[in-house]
Amino acid sequence: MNADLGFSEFTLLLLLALLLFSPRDLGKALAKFKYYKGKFYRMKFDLEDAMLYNFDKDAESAWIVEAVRRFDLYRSAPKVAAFYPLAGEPDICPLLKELAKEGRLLLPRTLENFQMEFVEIHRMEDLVEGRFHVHEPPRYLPAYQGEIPLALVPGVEFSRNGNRHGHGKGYYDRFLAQHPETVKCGVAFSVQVSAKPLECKPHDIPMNYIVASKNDPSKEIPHVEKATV
Ligand SMILES: Nc1nc2c(c(=O)[nH]1)N(C=O)[C@@H](CNc1ccc(C(=O)N[C@@H](CCC(=O)O)C(=O)O)cc1)CN2
Ligand SMILES: Nc1ncnc2c1ncn2[C@@H]1O[C@H](COP(=O)(O)OP(=O)(O)OP(=O)(O)O)[C@@H](O)[C@H]1O
Repeated sequence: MNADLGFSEFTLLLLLALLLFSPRDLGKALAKFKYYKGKFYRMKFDLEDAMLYNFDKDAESAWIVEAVRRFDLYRSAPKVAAFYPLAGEPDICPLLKELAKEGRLLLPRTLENFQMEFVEIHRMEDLVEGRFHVHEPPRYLPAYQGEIPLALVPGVEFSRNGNRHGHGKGYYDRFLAQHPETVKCGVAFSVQVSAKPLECKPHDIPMNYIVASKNDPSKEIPHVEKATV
């Protein structure tokens, strides 16, 4: 059966509704509909919120830190480009501290025109608050010019096959496009990683690895996973 409503059917229904109900009743029904629609959307957002935020961030962060520590490339890389975590990102500070101590830590500094550069950091206390409340290297330290064998990459959303969406400014896409030699490892909470590929644009740089637990972090051995693209 074709259930589509054409213009004539819609007019007929409207006339019928006007005959059966007074405009006041119709107004009330419409207000009720809007009320329940609003309620439905609030419920949907609450549910999404619960799904997004109701997990043990500390346990997942600890799992991620352990997974990265076991990653061969992390262990052998003379320099690792990492990130100082924002509120919604896994807390990888234990990694930053050990990398700094070993003289292997690179952290990003944002520039004009959505460009970004990395800087060698030996003391976490040197960091200053930059754009978007990110702790970043101070302007007086020089930009790192050498090779970057491994980058731990933050993001808003990833997929298991390696797609990444960030905060929509293109800092990482621009930077990584200039560093094809760098192995890229997306770092995220499991709720940020989808099994389905994300919709991507030609400039989006895919990740080679993803580190995020798939199931219960307390029951899964920490590991970094190769992206499937
Ligand atoms: N930890 C961390 N460091 C990073 C990044 C990152 O994503 N995470 N960046 C990666 O690029 C660069 C900084 N870029 C950023 C760009 C925008 C926002 C941000 O919060 N922007 C909006 C919110 C946008 C949104 O809805 O997602 C804001 O201004 O409120 C944060 C960082 C370099 N350092
Ligand atoms: N290599 C590039 N060269 C020039 N412009 C680029 C490049 N990569 C991305 N852009 C531009 O940057 C803007 C934001 O890109 P996109 O939405 O993919 O950012 P993102 O990856 O979500 O953010 P971020 O990397 O900052 O976390 C887009 O307008 C895009 O055209």
